[in-house]
Amino acid sequence: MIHVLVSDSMSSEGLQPLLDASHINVVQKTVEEVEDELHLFDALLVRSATKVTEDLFKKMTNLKIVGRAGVGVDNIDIEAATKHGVVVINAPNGNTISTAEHTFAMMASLLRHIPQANVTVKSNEWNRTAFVGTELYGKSLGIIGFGRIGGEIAKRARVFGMNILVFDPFLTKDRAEKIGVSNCTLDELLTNADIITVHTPLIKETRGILNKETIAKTKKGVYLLNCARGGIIDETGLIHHLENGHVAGAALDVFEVEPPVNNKLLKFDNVIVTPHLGASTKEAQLNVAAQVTQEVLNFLDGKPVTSSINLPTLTKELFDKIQPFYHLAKKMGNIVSQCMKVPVQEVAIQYEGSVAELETSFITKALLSGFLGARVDITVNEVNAGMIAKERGITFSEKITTNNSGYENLLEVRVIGDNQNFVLRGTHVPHYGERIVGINDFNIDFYPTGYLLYIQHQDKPGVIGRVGKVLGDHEVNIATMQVGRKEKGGEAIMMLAFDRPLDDTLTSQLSSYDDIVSVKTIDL
Ligand SMILES: NC(=O)c1ccc[n+]([C@@H]2O[C@H](COP(=O)([O-])OP(=O)(O)OC[C@H]3O[C@@H](n4cnc5c(N)ncnc54)[C@H](O)[C@@H]3O)[C@@H](O)[C@H]2O)c1
Ligand SMILES: O=C(O)[C@H](O)COP(=O)(O)O
Repeated sequence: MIHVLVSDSMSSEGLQPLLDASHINVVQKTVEEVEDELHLFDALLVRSATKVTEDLFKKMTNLKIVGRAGVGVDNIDIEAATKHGVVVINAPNGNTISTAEHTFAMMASLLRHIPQANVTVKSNEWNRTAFVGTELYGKSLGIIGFGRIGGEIAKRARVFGMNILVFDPFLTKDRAEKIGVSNCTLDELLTNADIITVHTPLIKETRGILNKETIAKTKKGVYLLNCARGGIIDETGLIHHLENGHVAGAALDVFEVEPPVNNKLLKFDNVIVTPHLGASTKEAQLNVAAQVTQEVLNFLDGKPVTSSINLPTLTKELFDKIQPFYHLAKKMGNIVSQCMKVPVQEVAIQYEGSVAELETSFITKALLSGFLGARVDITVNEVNAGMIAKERGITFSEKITTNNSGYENLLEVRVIGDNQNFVLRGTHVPHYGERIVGINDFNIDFYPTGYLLYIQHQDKPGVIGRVGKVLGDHEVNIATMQVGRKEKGGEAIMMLAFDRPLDDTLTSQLSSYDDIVSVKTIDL
């Protein structure tokens, strides 16, 4: 049984496929309510309320995936997720329209004083002069962060007859042209906009992008909006400029601390607020819950996820193409690790032929995870392999080569360790499967599966016979056997496969023969 924890409120209709799956047990409770059972859950679904911290990852020892039903993942410690090998996905598109519409509603409300007027009429006041507003028409709207939401706001602003100023250092010329905007500098936006709205993620570079100093550069009487994340507009800076009258008003859906406690901003009549409602529409909630549900189901079924924050994203088509190499790479990493039981400094992977055209970074991570998984006692997968390698001082690299060794596709891994290097080559033959076709300088051809014995020996008469006799004396049946050598009478190798593991006495006996250089067991 797979256990899924849904710790924030989510659309039940969106969650339905998870609720319907007979092999999945869905628990809809907060983290605190299931404190004693956290170790059971395979998947966690959240919105912005649950704080997914390193401490939570430590407690959720079985966790494989976190699904964020929404865009912002600033409530999830992505580094900790990666370290713990947990995939993080989000639902990036599902609430774009809702948030753009909410921002627009806030902007119109702010400039027409609708919330304030609403309160007075309901208190039996009829004060038409106190709420003279400002038109949106003809005003310059500065949009900081021109992604999905920023783009939707621009489309709506144009229909309202507004001029649009955009600041987004990552905005491509193509996208700007398509939407009919041009990028300006932050200073140009600050000095020319009548209304400024922020739509960036909350990251180091955007925290406090509007602060005491930058707000001072804006036009006197500017209106500011934040329907993205608390902290993008520095609250202390905003309060300063509300107090001195430089800012005419602000509309805030998000706060540095949510819910805002003793927050001075709530005391200003010209500040209108909502409780983080940008994504709170029936449509958006259905969209985001359905998106993460499908992604989590795909992931749990071993299919690709398309919106991962800490894994390369793959389409189903690409995933199907990669899969054979993914499995081969994992086995190759594992074989090398078992053959090289010394500290390792470097793992270099080279791709040749058709495999080089695929998403090789994913295959590289699979190889690394196979390699590290055989030598560390924590879960290693494609998510955390790179990080664990770095932590252990192992550098890794990948290279695409135009060499043509005759194979349709070829993966080569070269591992450099203390006084020892190891090279392994593998290929995938359609309809035939994975083959290991080279070890160090030797050509060989074997199927990497089961219990293997790798022997380096002198190419002399009787060595193979002696190995066969020792195995026969121990009643061990040889399933397959391949040999390889470089030159007559020189060094040679054997790879034998068995149906059961070999015991140590047998390998020690084989190692004791003069003509045998080394004996290594490999369990796959
Ligand atoms: N209030 C809500 O309920 C609500 C709902 C949805 C999204 N959001 C928030 O809105 C924000 C934007 O969402 P989105 O879907 O448009 O994301 P997005 O990723 O499509 O867009 C973000 C944009 O910010 C830009 N950006 C990044 N760093 C920047 C910088 N230093 N200066 C200027 N621009 C920068 C990026 O290039 C990108 O274009 C997110 O923080 C999200 O969490 C809030
Ligand atoms: O980043 C988001 O998607 C929004 O802030 C929505 O957050 P919520 O899911 O908590 O409403």
